[in-house]
Amino acid sequence: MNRVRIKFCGMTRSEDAMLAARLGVDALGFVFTRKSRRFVDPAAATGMIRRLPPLISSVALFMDDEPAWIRQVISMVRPSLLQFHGEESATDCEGYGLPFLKGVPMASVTDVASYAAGFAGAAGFLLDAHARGEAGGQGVRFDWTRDPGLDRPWLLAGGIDAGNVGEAIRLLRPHAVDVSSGIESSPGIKDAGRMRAFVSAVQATNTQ
Ligand SMILES: O=C(O)c1ccccc1N[C@@H]1O[C@H](COP(=O)(O)O)[C@@H](O)[C@H]1O
Repeated sequence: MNRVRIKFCGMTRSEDAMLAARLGVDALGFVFTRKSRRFVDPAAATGMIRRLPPLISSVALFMDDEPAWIRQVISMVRPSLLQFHGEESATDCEGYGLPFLKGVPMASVTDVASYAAGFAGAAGFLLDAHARGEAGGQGVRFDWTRDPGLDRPWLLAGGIDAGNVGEAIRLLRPHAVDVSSGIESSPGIKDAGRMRAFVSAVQATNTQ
């Protein structure tokens, strides 16, 4: 069975990013929408990313942001992937020439496969619990008995932590898990013990 990948999102401190790298996390998310409590300045994110060892993906998260801002962040940060978490169209998402993930607001989307079909160019999808127009990163989960019915890579997000990620993986078998609140002491401030526990819990499912 494939190893479930891990993305830590909402990184704002270099020491957290470096610990994530040592723990073997696959991707780090940096939130560049000012709607978020985890907004990080692009110059600070660039510094964090430059210190990372090779082969860790950096993901730049936006939510209905101005194209000029997105282009400015891309030229400074040079992320591996973009993540769009708002009402962006497929054309919007494809306009930057980078692979992208599209967030799926599970509280508003009943047919996930149809939603995904509208984004043929997406590298993958990020299923999060919130409704359309709401920010993610709220620590809220959706109904994990819902089968998304996707035949493309997708990440499970929303309300996962070390205590429940094992159950989530067994039920849904996502390509990756994406966590923010569940490894924090406060928004944007990651907790070393919670990061370690989360990675251990995911790794335990990879041997089952
Ligand atoms: O994290 C945020 O502040 C955020 C803001 C706007 C859109 C998306 C956001 N976060 C994404 O939501 C998931 C789930 O977060 P949580 O674990 O429930 O707190 C997070 O990983 C981001 O991809």
